[in-house]
Order: sequence, then C-alpha cells, then structure tokens
Amino acid sequence: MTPGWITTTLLDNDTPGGWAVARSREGFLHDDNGPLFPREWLKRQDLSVFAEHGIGHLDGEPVYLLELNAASDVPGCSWQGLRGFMLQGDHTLYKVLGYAAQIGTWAREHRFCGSCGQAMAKVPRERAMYCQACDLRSYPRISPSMIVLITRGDEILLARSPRFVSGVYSTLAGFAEPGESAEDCLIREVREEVQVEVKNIQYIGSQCWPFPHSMMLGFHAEYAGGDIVPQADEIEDAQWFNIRELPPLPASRSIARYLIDLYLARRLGHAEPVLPG
Ligand SMILES: NC(=O)c1ccc[n+]([C@@H]2O[C@H](COP(=O)([O-])OP(=O)(O)OC[C@H]3O[C@@H](n4cnc5c(N)ncnc54)[C@H](O)[C@@H]3O)[C@@H](O)[C@H]2O)c1
Ligand SMILES: [Mg+2]
Ligand SMILES: [Zn+2]
Repeated sequence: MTPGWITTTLLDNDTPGGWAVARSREGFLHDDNGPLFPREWLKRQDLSVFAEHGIGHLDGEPVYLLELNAASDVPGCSWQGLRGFMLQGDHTLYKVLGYAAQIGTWAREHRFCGSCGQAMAKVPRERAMYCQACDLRSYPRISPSMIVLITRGDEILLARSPRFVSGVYSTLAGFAEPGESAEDCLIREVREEVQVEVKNIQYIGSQCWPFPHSMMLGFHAEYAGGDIVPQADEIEDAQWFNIRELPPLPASRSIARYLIDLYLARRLGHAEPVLPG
C-alpha cells in the first residue's frame, strides 16, 4: 500500500468497492466522518448520478467521484462547498475533493468536441476525452495565474477586490494570457491593477487552486516606482501597509497568505511557514 493520495486514470467503474465522494452544485456530501463514503453504500442512496469517474487511490484504496445532476437529501448528511473544505479540516481530503471537482467539471464540459460538435469518448488509461472524427484529444484545463507580494522595506502592497470578504486585503493576482511568460503576466497585472512598476521578481512556489481550475504561481517582487492607482471595478482599494499594522488577511491555507507570512517571517526573524500544496 502506498500511503497518501495518488491520482489515477486506471480505475474501472465496473469493479465494485472502494470509496466515493458525491458532488452536486451544492458542493460535496459529508457526514460526521467527512466526505468519503463506502462507494457501494453511496450508490444505494437516492442520488441522481450524471457520471462516475475513478479518480485515484487514498492510502491504497480506490476513490471514485459520483457527479450528480442535483443535490438530494441523504439522512445524516449535508452538503458543503469546496471552499469550506479548503478552510478547515484534513488537507489531504481537501486535495482529493479539489481534484474530484476539477475532473468532474472538465468531463462535464468536454462531452462534445469543441471543433466538430460530435460526442467525445473517454480515452482509456489517460485523463482525456477523444473525438474520433477530428482525432482531437481534450485534456483537463488548468489556468496559470500569477500571484505576487510587492514589498518596499517594511511595507507591503495589498489590495482588495469588491468580491472579497469585507475588510480583507490580499496580494495581487491575475491570469496569464497567450504569448506571455510568467514574468510578463506579473508585470502587466501589477500595472493594470495598481499602475506600479516592480523589480527583482523572484519565484517562491505554487499552489493548485481548484476554483475552478487555477494553478497559482507565487512570486515576490520589490517596488520599483509609481503611485498606486487602483483599477476601476477590479480593485476597490490598494494601499501600502506596514508589516506591524496589517489589515485582515486571506485564509491561512492560501498561497496569498503564505507569501505574506513568509515575508513577515524573514523580515522579523520568525520561523518560516510551510506552503500547503
Ligand atoms: N490561492 C490564492 O491565494 C489566491 C489569491 C488570489 C487570487 N487567486 C485566484 O487567482 C485567480 C486570478 O485572480 P483574479 O481574479 O485577480 O484574476 P484577474 O485579475 O485576471 O481578473 C479576473 C478576470 O479575468 C478573466 N478570467 C477569468 N478566468 C480566466 C481564465 N481562465 N483565463 C484568463 N482570464 C480569465 C475574467 O474577465 C475575470 O473577471 C483566480 O482564480 C483567483 O481565485 C488565488
Ligand atoms: Mg486580479
Ligand atoms: Zn470533433
């Protein structure tokens, strides 16, 4: 048995047993023991199953996703969105659910060929959908996004979007566009969102962000010039904050929070935090 969570495409839906998670628009089903259920028990419940996907092995046991048409009542259970599992609880289980969500969404959105419109079929032993007419394979979509902490000595640049929880300020982020390097994207996003220039861009680490399919690439950069001008509509407010007087910050498991905490730790001589993958 290999401990931990390993994704796979090798599971056969006709082989009984293993664990399963159930996902609807309301999130994942869970009870007091969490979101993993014995698969045969789950399949006996009154669920409207849209698709079933073998997704991986957890501590050597196969795990399947039951993708549902709608949430239904299961006695003793309730539904919780993926963000709730990210914010608290077992991080490995959150990784299982994050992967399940991305596979479920991708498979649902790639039932038909984007080129000719015919039905696509699952490719055996590969996470891909295939159109025979076009000889076209569609793989799960991952959207690279840059996220950057900009610093100026004891000050850090944080901003808030109108979508954030009231009072919370975070690092700047944005999606890569075709033709850009990670650095090009970072420089463009920072210019667009606050009209500031940066230098000494350093890659720090990355995080899967399955909302719905981002891959966050985290950077540190130093301020090089310009006065903050927040982008209309996208940025409600942006400010330089002294590291000793910070506003409410993003959730502790996010890479945004990690980039901030890492800088504080280095600046103040504290132990460095660990980035949750
Ligand atoms: N993990 C973290 O700590 C953390 C923190 C901040 C942001 N994020 C994530 O980073 C991503 C980018 O952040 P943002 O919202 O500031 O992005 P952004 O500044 O690029 O603005 C969002 C806009 O980009 C466009 N867009 C949406 N999806 C896209 C895609 N796949 N490719 C290209 N453009 C797209 C839309 O017009 C959307 O309104 C989001 O997924 C966000 O949830 C993660
Ligand atoms: Mg942004
Ligand atoms: Zn086709």
